[in-house]
Amino acid sequence: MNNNNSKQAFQEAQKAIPGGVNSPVRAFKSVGIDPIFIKKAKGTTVWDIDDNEYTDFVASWGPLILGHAHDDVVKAVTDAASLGTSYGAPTLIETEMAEQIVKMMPSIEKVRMVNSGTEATMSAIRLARGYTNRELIIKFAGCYHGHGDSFLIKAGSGAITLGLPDSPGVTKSTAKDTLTADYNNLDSVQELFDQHKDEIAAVIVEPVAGNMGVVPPADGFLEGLRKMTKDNGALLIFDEVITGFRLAKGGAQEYYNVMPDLTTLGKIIGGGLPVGAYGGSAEIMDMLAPIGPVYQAGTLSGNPLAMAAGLTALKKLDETPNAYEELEKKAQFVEEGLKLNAQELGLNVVLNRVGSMMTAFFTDSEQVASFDEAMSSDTSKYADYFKGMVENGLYIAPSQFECLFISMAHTEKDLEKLIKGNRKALEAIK
Ligand SMILES: Cc1ncc(COP(=O)(O)O)c(C=O)c1O
Ligand SMILES: N[C@H](C=O)CCC(=O)O
Repeated sequence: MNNNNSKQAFQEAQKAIPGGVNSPVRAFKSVGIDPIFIKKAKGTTVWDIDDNEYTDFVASWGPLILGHAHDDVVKAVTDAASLGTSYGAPTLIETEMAEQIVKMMPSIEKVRMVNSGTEATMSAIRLARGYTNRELIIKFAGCYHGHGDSFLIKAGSGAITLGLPDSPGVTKSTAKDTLTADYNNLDSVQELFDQHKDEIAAVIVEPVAGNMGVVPPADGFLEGLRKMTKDNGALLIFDEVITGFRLAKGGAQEYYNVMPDLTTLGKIIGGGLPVGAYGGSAEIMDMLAPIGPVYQAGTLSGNPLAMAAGLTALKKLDETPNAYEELEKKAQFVEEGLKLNAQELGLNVVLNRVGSMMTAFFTDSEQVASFDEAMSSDTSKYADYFKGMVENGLYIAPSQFECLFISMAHTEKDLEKLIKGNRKALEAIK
């Protein structure tokens, strides 16, 4: 495989961009090769600048549930762009977007649009603090909620991939307001509530952890968090930046039938453009300025191009019959294929899947139900596996601690290619 153009582009990029990338996970650092520079994408195929072709299972880290450059999304964005790219004033499409989200997400009565998942989570905890008049939050080790200061404490995703779960630059006084508990361990949460009575504003959780690799919530975990937060006067925040509109029309809250007080959204909601959102009951959301005292703003929030792309994507998901059943079938087919490959080759792989998000952990552990079990994975084995996948024309996350995403655009042929390529990549590292 010729990667000369990508290699050269990376050298050039590093002169002007820190590490050559605008988000650390893109640097392929933990898999020991230079990143692939992408030229274009359509459907489930991406092409790099050396003209290598890959079937994509990264989906821009989740947003592209309809596949790349979906015709309807492209048309909506180009039509919107021809009318102007930003006005800094209200538009009709923002209300339409808000109404669509309210229709699909069971616990949301009102929603505020922002520009990224990071902004959504930062704003949600400010609102939770303003609403409860308390300062502390609880997050879970290995969960990632974007790069806001309060969340770079035992953070997942690129932060664990690069061994930087607690970032310099986060002040001690900010860090002390974030308490960490263990995912799938309700006792660890109860202990914090006991130690900090009437001080905890909110518990924020990825309802399905995706940023330590996929770790599903144990039976009763989300229900337990719901009860515990209620009993202690704290808010429950579901960070559905990945799971929103991916697991069901109504996200993880619908999938597990547990209703949070606040929900943060991103990725799919932007149809591939930069968007985030947070929402909840009217009572809580109306604490926001201009009608309430909690301030949050954004020059480009509700941007017409992003609204056009996102609304098109959401409507497609809402209106496609059996969209989620189809995703489930495809993902189940992949799960079975990947499990069988590992089993037949005698390799220790734990495959975790919820709906169309999954992770194959290279670990001797019998299960991966906790952050510690996820961290027991052999990341150098994953790196070798990743290289094999790329050589077989398969683009997957360059980290053990991320998700593989199935989209509505994936065909049977794509999925068979994934299973066959996985077999070859596993054979090579056996
Ligand atoms: C669960 C979760 N929350 C928040 C974020 C932050 O979103 P963004 O990268 O759009 O800032 C991400 C991904 O990055 C995420 O996976
Ligand atoms: N795991 C992150 C989001 O879900 C990856 C995206 C990024 O940080 O660039």
